[in-house]
Amino acid sequence: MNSTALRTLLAVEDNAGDARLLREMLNEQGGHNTALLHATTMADAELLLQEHAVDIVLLDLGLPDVQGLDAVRRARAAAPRLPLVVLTGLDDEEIAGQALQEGAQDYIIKGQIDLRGLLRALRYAVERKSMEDTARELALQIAHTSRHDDLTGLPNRVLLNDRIDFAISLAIRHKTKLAVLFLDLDGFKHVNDSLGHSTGDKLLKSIAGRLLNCVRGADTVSRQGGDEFVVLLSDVTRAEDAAISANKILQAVAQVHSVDEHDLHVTASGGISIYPDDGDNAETLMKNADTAMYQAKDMGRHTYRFFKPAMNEKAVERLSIEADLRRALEREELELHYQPKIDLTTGLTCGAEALIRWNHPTRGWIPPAQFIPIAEDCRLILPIGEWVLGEACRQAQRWAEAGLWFGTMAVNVSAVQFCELNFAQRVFAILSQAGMDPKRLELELTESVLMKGTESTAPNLQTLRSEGVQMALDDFGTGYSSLSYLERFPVDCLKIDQSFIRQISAVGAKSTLVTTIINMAHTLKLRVVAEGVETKEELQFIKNRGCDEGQGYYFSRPLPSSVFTQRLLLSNSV
Ligand SMILES: Nc1nc2c(ncn2[C@@H]2O[C@H](COP(=O)(O)O[C@H]3[C@@H](O)[C@H](n4cnc5c(=O)[nH]c(N)nc54)O[C@@H]3COP(=O)(O)O)[C@@H](O)[C@H]2O)c(=O)[nH]1
Repeated sequence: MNSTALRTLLAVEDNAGDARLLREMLNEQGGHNTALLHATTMADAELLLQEHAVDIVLLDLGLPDVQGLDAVRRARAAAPRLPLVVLTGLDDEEIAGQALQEGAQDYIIKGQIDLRGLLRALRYAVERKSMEDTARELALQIAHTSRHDDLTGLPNRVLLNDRIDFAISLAIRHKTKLAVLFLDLDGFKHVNDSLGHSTGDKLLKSIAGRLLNCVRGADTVSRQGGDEFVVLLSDVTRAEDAAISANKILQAVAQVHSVDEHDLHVTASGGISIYPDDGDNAETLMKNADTAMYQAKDMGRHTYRFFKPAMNEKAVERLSIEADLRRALEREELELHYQPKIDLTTGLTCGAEALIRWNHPTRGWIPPAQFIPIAEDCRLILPIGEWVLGEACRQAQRWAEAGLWFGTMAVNVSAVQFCELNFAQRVFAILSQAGMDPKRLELELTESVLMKGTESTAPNLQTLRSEGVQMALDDFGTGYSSLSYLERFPVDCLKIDQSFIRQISAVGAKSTLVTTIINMAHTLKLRVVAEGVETKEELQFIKNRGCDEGQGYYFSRPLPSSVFTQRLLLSNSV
């Protein structure tokens, strides 16, 4: 036995003879000095345990003030961290076994014990207690790890679910509400990509700290993983309380974070669901808060939205469109229509813009504005965009081979496609398969493509232009309209967004803007196309300002290929 581990033994024994025997045995120990404290009742023992540092307790189960297993329970309550050995009579062995279940480490049968047996029992009890403590500590650690986030130490998804369930049971009892606030950081990926994961991790920890500072002790801040956090606001009386907390939280997150000598700015978007209005269990409340969060993202980020049932319908609709879109290509439900571009000097067709159309088997024609954003989100835009490019090039080549002049074939390219590393190579492969001259192809990019500005943006642009593919900046005026993009990413053509052309008149802000854009583009030697020309007045206006080309319902709506071919046959025969 390790003497340092056993300096003081407390014997709780009311029988004076047994106590004496014990003292004598311990005195026989020789070199090992174990002090013996002696109590004759449990009450005395409890006092001694408070006043002295005791290493092990030896407990008789038949005390004047407590007997049997109750004695074990009281001793364990008074000294939960100490090893406990029970002293029992021969006929009480069954009780002694039960005492082990109650937390005693060993038992000794009175009258059958000698010094060696006593020392062995004490040593065994100390070792067993230490092993039990280690195992309990380990179990606690495992339980903690499985319910907490490694990085921030916040409760994770598992613990949050339990807390929501518990908060629901309290809300039922107290007839109150609770709110689940789902938070997703805006632009966190950019921090990770540009400054590295270690800085990203520190930012997440800083955000966790901010969130904790914004809530009350009864609330729970949890991390779901990645850049997602969920705050459980328990005991909410009105939905407005949740709105106040959400505002406070969004403002706190948006304050600058000083991380690794960087001043980092990040915002969050949030979705709120309320018990019992938006769900009666953790899963539904989380799902609905998540749906509302996506709505907040759509609304422009750094804001929050309360869940509304209509959002669910929208989410279900979105999922259904996504599932159908996956099959649309192979079922040949997609087709291209072509809208002519008109040279405003000659009045002749100088180009065609390919615009995708989806003829859904049950929903009918679905407009691209409805399914392209979904295709972009789930990256289905990659195979779809490739199909569009291939189909447009094959059509252009058919017209060219038929001797029909159509000018250039314009194809819309989404940011997801253009940011692919091998995009330019894919375009060349498609052109070559179709046998089409690259100079006949124009790719329409929006400013968002240039703004995203990944490593591959400039090389893709340069490679394509170097082979003669023309590049047009679509929807000009709706985004940042920054000239610096045009310097960094040179293009051949600007397309003025249709919102500027609509109901334009000689006076007014629109007129000044459009005139400025046309002049600026000409200074930069760019062609200018006015989109969405619907009336003679609009046409007259842009012609007077020297705009090069026009496109819009005034000239023609987008047409199926066969109708467009008829149009080309007519114009080519003139
Ligand atoms: N990545 C891809 N995006 C595509 C593709 N095909 C279309 N789109 C994009 O979807 C948006 C909506 O397109 P669509 O419904 O086809 O509308 C186009 C025209 O029909 C419409 N238009 C043209 N003239 C007029 C007009 O006089 N009035 C009026 N109200 N609408 C008009 O404008 C759309 C043309 O848009 P743009 O591309 O900006 O020239 C749209 O953003 C498409 O880009 C695809 O294959 N891939």
